[in-house]
Amino acid sequence: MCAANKQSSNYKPLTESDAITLAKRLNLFENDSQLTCYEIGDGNLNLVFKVTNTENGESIIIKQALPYAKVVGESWPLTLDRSRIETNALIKQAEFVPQYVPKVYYSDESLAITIMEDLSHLQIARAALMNDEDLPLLSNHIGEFLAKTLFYTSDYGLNQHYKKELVKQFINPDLCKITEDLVFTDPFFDHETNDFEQELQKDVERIWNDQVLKLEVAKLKQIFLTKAEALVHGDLHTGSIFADEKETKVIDPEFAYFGPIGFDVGQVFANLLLNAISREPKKQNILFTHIETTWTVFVEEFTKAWKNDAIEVFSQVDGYLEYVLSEIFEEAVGFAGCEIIRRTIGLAHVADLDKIEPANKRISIKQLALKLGSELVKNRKSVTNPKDFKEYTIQTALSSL
Ligand SMILES: Nc1ncnc2c1ncn2[C@@H]1O[C@H](COP(=O)(O)OP(=O)(O)O)[C@@H](O)[C@H]1O
Ligand SMILES: CSC[C@H]1O[C@H](OP(=O)(O)O)[C@H](O)[C@@H]1O
Repeated sequence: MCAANKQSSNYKPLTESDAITLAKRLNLFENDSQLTCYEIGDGNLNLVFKVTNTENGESIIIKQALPYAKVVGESWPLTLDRSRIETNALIKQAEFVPQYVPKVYYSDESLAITIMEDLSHLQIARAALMNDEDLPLLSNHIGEFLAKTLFYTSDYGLNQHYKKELVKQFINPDLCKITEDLVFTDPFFDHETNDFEQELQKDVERIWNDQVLKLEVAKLKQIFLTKAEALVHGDLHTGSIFADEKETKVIDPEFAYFGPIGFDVGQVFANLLLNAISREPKKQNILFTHIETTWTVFVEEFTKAWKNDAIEVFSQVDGYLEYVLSEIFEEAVGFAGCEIIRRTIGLAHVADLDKIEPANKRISIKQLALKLGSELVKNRKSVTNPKDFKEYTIQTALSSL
C-alpha cells in the first residue's frame, strides 16, 4: 500500500456535527455550551471547521486532512501525515516566533486533525491586498518570521546533530512531490495538470520551448530537491498569511520540510509581485515597498541571530554571512520566478490574477506575469537588490508594449 493510502482504522472525515462532538469530548469549551460549527475551508487540500460557543462567541478551528487532495478529488490520494507535519511545524515555529503563528490546542495523528486558535478576527492577506487594504506591518512581521524560523532551524543556528533528528521528523515526500511537480515541472511542459486560457497558448509554448529557461528551472528544482538548509514553511503565499493593521499570523505549514531558505523568501516575493502586477501602476508601489521591507528585515534579523547565536564555527569568518545571504537572495529570485509562472498557467492559480476583469486585461497581465517569471529565473544573478524587482517589472511591462 502506498503511503498516501495508509489510514488508521480510527480515521474518518468529520462532519460539522462530529466536530462539535469532538470539541465537547475534549472539553475545549465550558460544560453545556451551545456550540455551532461550519466547515469554512477554501484551500486546495483540507477540511477546516470553525466551532463557536454561541453564548460568548469563543471559537476554535479544527483542521482535518482528507486522504486525497480536496481540489481534485479521490483520484489524487494524499498522505494524512501532512497533518502531523503541520502540527509539528506550528509548534516548532512557535518556539521562535509565537506571535506569528496560531496556538495549537490539540492534535490527533490518527484522525489527522490539528485544533488551533481561531484567527477569524484577521483577514487572509491575499484578500486584504486585493481589496487595497493597508497591512502596514505585514512585511516587517514576515521578514522577522522568515529570519527566525529559518535561522534557528538551520545548521547556522542549531546543533547539527539535533538538526538531523529534526530533518527525520519533517520528511514530507508526498507534499514535496506536489511542489516538485506543480511548481518546478508541469508548467514547463505540455502537462495535463496545466490550466490556462486559450489566448495564452503562444506565450505558454514560448515557455515550453525556451531551453535556457528550462535549464535554469532544472537547477532551481535541484536546489529544492537537495538543499536541506532549514525547516521551510514550504507554501508561504499570501493565502497562508492572516493579517490586519497590527497583527500577522502564518498558517498552513503542511508543506514544511528541510529545504532551501530562499524557497520561503521567494514565495513571499512572488505573491507580493503577483498582487503588484494585478494593480494599476500608481497603486503598485506599496507592494514593491513590502518586498524591500521583507528582505531588509529578514537581513537585519538573520544577521542579529547570526551574530548572537550562530553555532557554526565558521560563522565568524569574514564574508561567510554575506555569502549565505547572497545565495539566499539569488535562489529566492529564481524561486519567485517559478512561483509566478506556475500561479499563471499551472494547476493552482491565484485570485489576484484570475479575478482581473475584463478578460483582455487579465490576459495581458498574465502575459506580463509569464515574461516577468521567466526573466527572474533566467537573470536571477543580476537581480541583486530587492529594489530591482520594481525595475524588472517596469522594464518587462515596457518591453511588452
Ligand atoms: N486558524 C484559523 N483561523 C481562522 N480561519 C482559518 C484558520 N486556519 C484556516 N482557516 C480558514 O480556512 C481556509 C483554508 O485554510 P488552509 O490552512 O489554507 O487550508 P488548506 O491546507 O486546505 O489550504 C483559510 O483560507 C481560512 O479561511
Ligand atoms: C493540489 S495542491 C495545489 C496547491 O495547493 C496548495 O496550496 P494551499 O494548500 O494553500 O491551497 C499548494 O500551493 C499546492 O501547490
